[in-house]
Amino acid sequence: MSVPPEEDRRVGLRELRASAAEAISLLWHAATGDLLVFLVMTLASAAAPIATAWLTKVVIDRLTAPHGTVAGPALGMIVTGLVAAALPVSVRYLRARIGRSAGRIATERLFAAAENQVGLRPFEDPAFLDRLRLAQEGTGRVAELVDGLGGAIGGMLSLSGFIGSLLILSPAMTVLVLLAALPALVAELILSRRRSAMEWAVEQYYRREYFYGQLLTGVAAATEIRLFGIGAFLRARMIDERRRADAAHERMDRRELRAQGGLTALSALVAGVGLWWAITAAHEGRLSVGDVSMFLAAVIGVQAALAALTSAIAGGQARLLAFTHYVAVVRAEPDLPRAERGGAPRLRQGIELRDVWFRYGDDHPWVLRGVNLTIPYGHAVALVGLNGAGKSTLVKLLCRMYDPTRGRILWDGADLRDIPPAALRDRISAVFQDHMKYDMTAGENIGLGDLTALDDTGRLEGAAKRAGIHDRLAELPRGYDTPLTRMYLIGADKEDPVTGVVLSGGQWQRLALARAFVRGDRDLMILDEPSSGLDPEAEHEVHTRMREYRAGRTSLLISHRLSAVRDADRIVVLAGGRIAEQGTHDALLAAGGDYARLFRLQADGYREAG
Ligand SMILES: Nc1ncnc2c1ncn2[C@@H]1O[C@H](COP(=O)(O)OP(=O)(O)OP(=O)(O)O)[C@@H](O)[C@H]1O
Repeated sequence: MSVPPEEDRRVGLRELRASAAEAISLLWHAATGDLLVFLVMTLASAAAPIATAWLTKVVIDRLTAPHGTVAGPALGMIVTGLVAAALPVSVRYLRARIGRSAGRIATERLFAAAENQVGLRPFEDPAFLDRLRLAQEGTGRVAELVDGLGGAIGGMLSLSGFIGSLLILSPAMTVLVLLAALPALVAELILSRRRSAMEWAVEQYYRREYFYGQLLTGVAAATEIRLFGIGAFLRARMIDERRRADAAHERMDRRELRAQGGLTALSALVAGVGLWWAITAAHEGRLSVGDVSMFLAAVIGVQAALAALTSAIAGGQARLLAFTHYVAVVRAEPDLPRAERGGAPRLRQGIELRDVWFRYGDDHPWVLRGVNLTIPYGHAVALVGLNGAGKSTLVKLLCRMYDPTRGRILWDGADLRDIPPAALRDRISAVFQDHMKYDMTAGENIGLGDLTALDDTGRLEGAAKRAGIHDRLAELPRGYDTPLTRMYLIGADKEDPVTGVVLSGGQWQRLALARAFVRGDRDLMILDEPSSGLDPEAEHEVHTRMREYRAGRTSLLISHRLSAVRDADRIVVLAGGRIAEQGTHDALLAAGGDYARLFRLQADGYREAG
């Protein structure tokens, strides 16, 4: 399993500091004014109980003295009480507001950081995906960081106030109370670290549970699940993942229960000793009745403040530990080196793969083994080969989803690594084998190919016509504004819902083609199995259109249907990660190699069928 054991995931102090710095900067940036008001209010909330304790002492002392006036301190108690009652509501409101603003900004930064990854590798790395999900969860819990900050500051203030008060009455008792609180602090800090490590360790279970949950509730797998009767099987697996996560949580909860039970008993014992001392001292006349009240308030106050501070520190640490996932994603270096300057010049000579070797990981087999290939400017090159030969992989290298493990890919002589990825991709149009079906409107599904066309009906329709899907889209209930999904209501409020439409596989494929066409005049057109889902008539029509489109343009076409590639300027046969043969259709047939064998096999199949 690729997930390292818990010990390897202990977070260092440096990471914790980075997390704190990022959290503070995020909160400050998101809501400076609110944060300042929140801090002032938190301080006032912390000061209120101390003021109340002192005012109570003064009132009691004056009541027990022969000529004391109590109006002033009594009024003070009323005002303090009012403030203490009103503040928590306002603090809660502000906390939620700050949490929302900071959460929004954090989400934006997180997704921008994920997008900042140049290639696909991070999205195939379970550890990165675990982090990403924990980080995403963290953005919804930014408000808790505010709690940590407020709790720590308020806790410090009320603690120092009560300690000061207690010191005046009994220095020995002060030391005792503080000593009794120390184990609690240490224990909480250790526990919070362990909890954080546990959460990281169980994340893989949650992600798999989520996967099964999506399968069981999504439409994509619904037919197979019903037909094969595998619902109960998948549900059992899902619950199994949850059970493992629950077991880890249960172990952690028990640990906490044991530690916290012991520590609570210790503080109760210390409070009891203090109470005994105070009552005895008052009985012997060494303390006034007001002093006893103050003493009791101070012991309880110190213990409560210490408990609050301990949990604020431990909780803050836990939240910062959780926030390290966010920080790790936001500060992650791109997976591939990214050139920042320069652009991709318009293609004039061609693209060249020079001794390209590639494997998906050190422990994976080689997919490409020393490929030398030129796609000359203005030529149509076709790539054929058996399943798993590496055709789509080569396409991904051309789009720089990965870098070659060895060797270079040159764009008019410039290494792809030296061209900013966005500039390179801007020069390419493509239909991918596993093209996307966006749960958006028909127009948007095409316009995503080039955002400048999103509101340009003429361009959208032109691309759709070229892909042979315009008529179907035009007859939809809302034409190009019809949602191609039944999962959401799009572009309409709930009083006037637009029913989404489900397209057939071949229609989706045409839409993917339209998306590639709307990109217009790009330098390289990649067509990876663009017609695999089309009926024979449609396939013929699409290939004729693409042939027209390709004429004079640089293109790379992948297809298992060899009749579709026969008129390419050059056909390249990939086998065992190497180029087995290349040439024109006629030359390859004459050579009598793999291509000729496969072509005859397909042609015979059609003849037999006929
Ligand atoms: N993301 C990946 N991680 C690991 N291995 C991969 C990955 N993608 C593809 N492979 C492996 O690389 C090899 C080549 O796959 P690729 O998709 O490039 O083949 P292809 O020629 O396009 O096949 P097909 O004709 O079936 O589409 C296969 O053995 C496949 O298992």
